[in-house]
Amino acid sequence: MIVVRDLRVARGGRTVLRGLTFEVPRGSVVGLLGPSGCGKTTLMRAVVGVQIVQSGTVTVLGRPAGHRALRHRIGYATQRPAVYADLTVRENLRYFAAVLGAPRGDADRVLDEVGLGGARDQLAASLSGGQLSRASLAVALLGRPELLVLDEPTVGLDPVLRGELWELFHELAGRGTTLLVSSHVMDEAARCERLLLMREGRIIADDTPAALRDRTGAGDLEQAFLTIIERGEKVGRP
Ligand SMILES: Nc1ncnc2c1ncn2[C@@H]1O[C@H](COP(=O)(O)OP(=O)(O)OP(=O)(O)O)[C@@H](O)[C@H]1O
Repeated sequence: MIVVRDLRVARGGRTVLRGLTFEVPRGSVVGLLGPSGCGKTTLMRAVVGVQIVQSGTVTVLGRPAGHRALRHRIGYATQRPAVYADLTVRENLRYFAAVLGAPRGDADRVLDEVGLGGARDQLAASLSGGQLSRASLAVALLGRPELLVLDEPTVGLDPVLRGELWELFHELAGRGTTLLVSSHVMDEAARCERLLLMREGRIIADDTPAALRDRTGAGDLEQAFLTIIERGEKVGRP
């Protein structure tokens, strides 16, 4: 689904991504984890094709990232709410469905999927932070994209809602959707099939949660990541 080779990106004169190489298989939930500022959002922007890159290649579904043929095949939810404050939740979704060429009925489907059905007639301006991020997620789900790139979709949500959203992610993956999901919450890492651990613009681990725990002998993923950082090694696929 995604093939990245030696990707380098500079932002504001600083090198932010320092030669990343990895692949994301189709139909999987891949977690992108790392401390604030390590480059997760920049990498997601490169995958979606809205980031100017210095060198390297990003290929999505066999085409260069940003290719217009990919536009309807990728859903992207940024950390910032992507809805209009003066429209209701449903009006927003209907508007974006029309822009994307998605069926009109898709608006209600995606609102139910993210658990916002009860707030559909509320103005977006009156939503809580967690509801707003779910509204953005709903926009990303319109048109049933093959790849979902979700930047910290569960920030500000209580554990029950977070659990429900992760169930939805796995349900989507079960139907063949590929998900690249960033987080800096370690308990979410365990819910991913594969993990990409980033630090300072590099991928320092690329493996399954179980393999990362085995390799480091750590009881949990948080400890596994700390061990990898201490060893200063790169584990997983090259
Ligand atoms: N528009 C910009 N101009 C200059 N530098 C930027 C810009 N956007 C991000 N950066 C820098 O690029 C680096 C990586 O930022 P990025 O947003 O990709 O990190 P992140 O891992 O997603 O962080 P967070 O988890 O806090 O969202 C940071 O050092 C940040 O300060």
